[in-house]
Formats: sequence, structure tokens, C-alpha cells
Amino acid sequence: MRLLADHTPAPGERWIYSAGFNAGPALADTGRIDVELADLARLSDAGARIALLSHQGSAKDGTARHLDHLAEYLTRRLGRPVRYLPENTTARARAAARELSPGGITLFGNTRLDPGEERGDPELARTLAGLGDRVAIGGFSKAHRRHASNTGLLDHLPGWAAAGLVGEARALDPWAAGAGSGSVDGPSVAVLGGVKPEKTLIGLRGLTRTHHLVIPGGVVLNTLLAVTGHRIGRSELGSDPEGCARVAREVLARTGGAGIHLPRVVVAAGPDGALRHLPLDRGVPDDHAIVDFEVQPGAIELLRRAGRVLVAGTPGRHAEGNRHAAAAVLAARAHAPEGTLLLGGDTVAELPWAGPRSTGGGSALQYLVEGTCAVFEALAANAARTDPTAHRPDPAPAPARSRPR
Ligand SMILES: Nc1ncnc2c1ncn2[C@@H]1O[C@H](COP(=O)(O)OP(=O)(O)O)[C@@H](O)[C@H]1O
Ligand SMILES: O=C(OP(=O)(O)O)[C@H](O)COP(=O)(O)O
Repeated sequence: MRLLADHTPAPGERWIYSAGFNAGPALADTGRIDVELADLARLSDAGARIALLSHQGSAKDGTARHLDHLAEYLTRRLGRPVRYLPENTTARARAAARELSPGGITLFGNTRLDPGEERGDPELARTLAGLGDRVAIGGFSKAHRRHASNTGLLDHLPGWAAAGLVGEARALDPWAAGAGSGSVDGPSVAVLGGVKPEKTLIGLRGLTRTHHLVIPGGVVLNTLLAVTGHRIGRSELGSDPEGCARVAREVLARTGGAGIHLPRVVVAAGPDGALRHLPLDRGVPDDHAIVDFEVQPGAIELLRRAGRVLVAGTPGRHAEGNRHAAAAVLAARAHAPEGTLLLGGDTVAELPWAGPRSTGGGSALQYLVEGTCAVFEALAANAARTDPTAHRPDPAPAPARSRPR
């Protein structure tokens, strides 16, 4: 694939920059934004004109919001104005992209306000492509998605991999199964949690093959308990309960449950929010939901001895104060922060951890398990198919140089 780092931008080039600023409105963790700043500054310094596109939230559950607060943050960090135009498919949006001044950056409307984004709608991709002549693909957190604003744009424009995208993948390489295993002592453990189906569909399926122990939490745990006949009350099963249950059954049939931690005691919240520590074998009452669990002493011991630990998804509803499992895992790793990698937006934002982290949750799991993601395949195909010299920039002078702060 073509790397943006190898490209010398010319003044006037019209870029679409596809980013993954999917961070909560409070910007509790800005890693997904900060990783794109150097490329944005480099393009802008060279006099390129940048139509910045990002996703946030989802049209499926109504969590997609406008991104004005991101424009403010980008303006501050880049030390130059970043305007927000809350649309991206209109004639006005295309005119605004055409009228960008050299070095100018406009953040266009959240791509996830349009349900076509997550469907990978080719018509939406074609319309978005009208915002520029070339596309820089950042946004590692959506690298596993075939959405209009990443792989979709690569169907229409010559594409380059942004440094953030490449850097995130390279940082994961040493964590892939078997990579550098000679230099890592001790067993490997993966903690899977959160709510997204990828934790089960990719994480549970893949990491039970490569890790000595998998500690399921969140929806992964609830699904495993449901398919093994435990009463789980109103526990969360996520957006793909059938798909996750099928994979959980497959994994249990293959492993017989060996190498998978099941707690003896779960923490369940009742209808009034009151928490109860319940022995698993007694089952969770119908009006309760599992929000956390107690990690078994044997697993704590393995975590202490492990050479590498992945944490993908919070094991419990951490933001609401359910921190037993997470606190036990992090305490067992306090002596080895460099051997403990946190993956994913909420995980990185919510867990108090200063060690290595990836901006990708599902994408990082896919990259670790399968060695690639949809955008890398699409970028490689795009490089083989498109001729970037066919797109001639409008001549325009370069602006004064400045650096990201
Ligand atoms: N048992 C549980 N029931 C419901 N939600 C949970 C449970 N455990 C964790 N969660 C929630 O999962 C969210 C993170 O899920 P996810 O998006 O999959 O993680 P990430 O963004 O790190 O990839 C957290 O905000 C947490 O509150
Ligand atoms: O937050 C994200 O991923 P993550 O929850 O797997 O860390 C990405 O922005 C991808 O979002 P999506 O899982 O709604 O496609």
C-alpha cells in the first residue's frame, strides 16, 4: 500500500482525511485524535487542502452526535483554525471543500449520522469522494470495518495509509501470537470484556487458540454463562446475541472449557441498582444483571506470572463503579506495565493504566488474530489499481509553516 509518509504533498492538493475520532464528548482519552495530528499538520504545512471526515457513535442506536467539540480541540492542538461544517453529502459541503484555502482544514459532519456509512453504502461513498481528489486513511479504530468513509472512499480515489494507521499496526506486531516469543517469559493471558460482539466473535474464538488463559468479562462472560445453562437474569448480551452464542458454543466444544476462566462469584445489580455478590451456581435472579465478577486466585497467580497480558474491553461496568475484576487484573500486572496492553476506546479511557495501549478495540483484535484488517487489504488493492498522478492539484501557494502543539 502507499504510505502517506512517503508522499511529499504539493500545495493545493485536495485531500480527504478519513479519521477515527470516536471518543466520548468529554474527550476522556484523546489518543484517537492525537495519533492523526502529525499527518494533518504536515499536509496543512505543505499547503494541501484538507476535508477531514470522522465517525463517532452509531446511527443504529442513535449515539451519533455532531463534532463541533472536536473542531475546537483540533484548532487548539494544531495551532490553526479547524472549521466544523455539520454536513458532508450536500452541494454546500462540496463547495466548502473546493473553496478551502491552502493549508486549510475543515471537519465535515459525522459520517455515522448517515445510516449508509455503517452499511458501506457505495452511493454514500461516491458522494463523500466529491470532497477531495485523494484520500488519506487514518482511523485505526475502524480499520476492521468496510464502511463508506474508509474502504468505500478507496473505491473512488487513490489512497494513502496515514502514519497513525501504520504506527498502530506496527505497535501491535510484537503482541501477535508467536511474535518474539523467545524474548517473552511466562504464560500469556487475555482479558476480554465490554459489549461489542467482536470480543466474542474474534477475541474469544482467536485468543483461546493462542493464549494460555482467557478471562471473559462483559458480554463474553454473559454469553458463555448463557450457553452453559446458567441463569443470567437480565444480563447484557450485546447487539449480536445469536452470533456470539454460536461462537461461544464452538469454542467450548473445541476446548472443553480448558483455558477459559469462569468465576465462582459474580456481582449482579438489581432493579434498584443494589449490588449482590452471588455464587454462580445459584444463578442470577431474573431481575438482576451481571455487572462484574471476582477473579479466581489461580487466575490472579497466572496474571502475575504472565509475560504478556491483553485487556480488550472492561471486564465489568467500570464507569459505574463495578471495578472488582479490573482492579484485580491491573493489581496483578502493576509490576509489569510494559507486558500489559490495553485495547479499545472505552477500555483505554476507563481503566487507570499508564502502560501500552492501542486506539483500536475490535480492529486491534482482528489485526492480532488475523494479521490484517479490511482497510489494509483495500489500501493494497487501491495502490495496485489507481494512478495518483492522474489527479492534478490546483496550483496554490504554500502557507507559513507551523507545528502541532
Ligand atoms: N457485564 C457488563 N454488562 C454491561 N456492560 C458492560 C459489562 N461489562 C462491561 N461493560 C461495558 O462495556 C463498555 C465497553 O465496551 P466496548 O465498546 O466493547 O469496549 P472498547 O471500546 O474498549 O472496545 C464499557 O463502557 C462497560 O461499561
Ligand atoms: O470505538 C470503536 O471500536 P472499539 O469499541 O472496538 O474500540 C471504533 O470507533 C469502531 O466503532 P464500531 O465498533 O461502532 O464500528
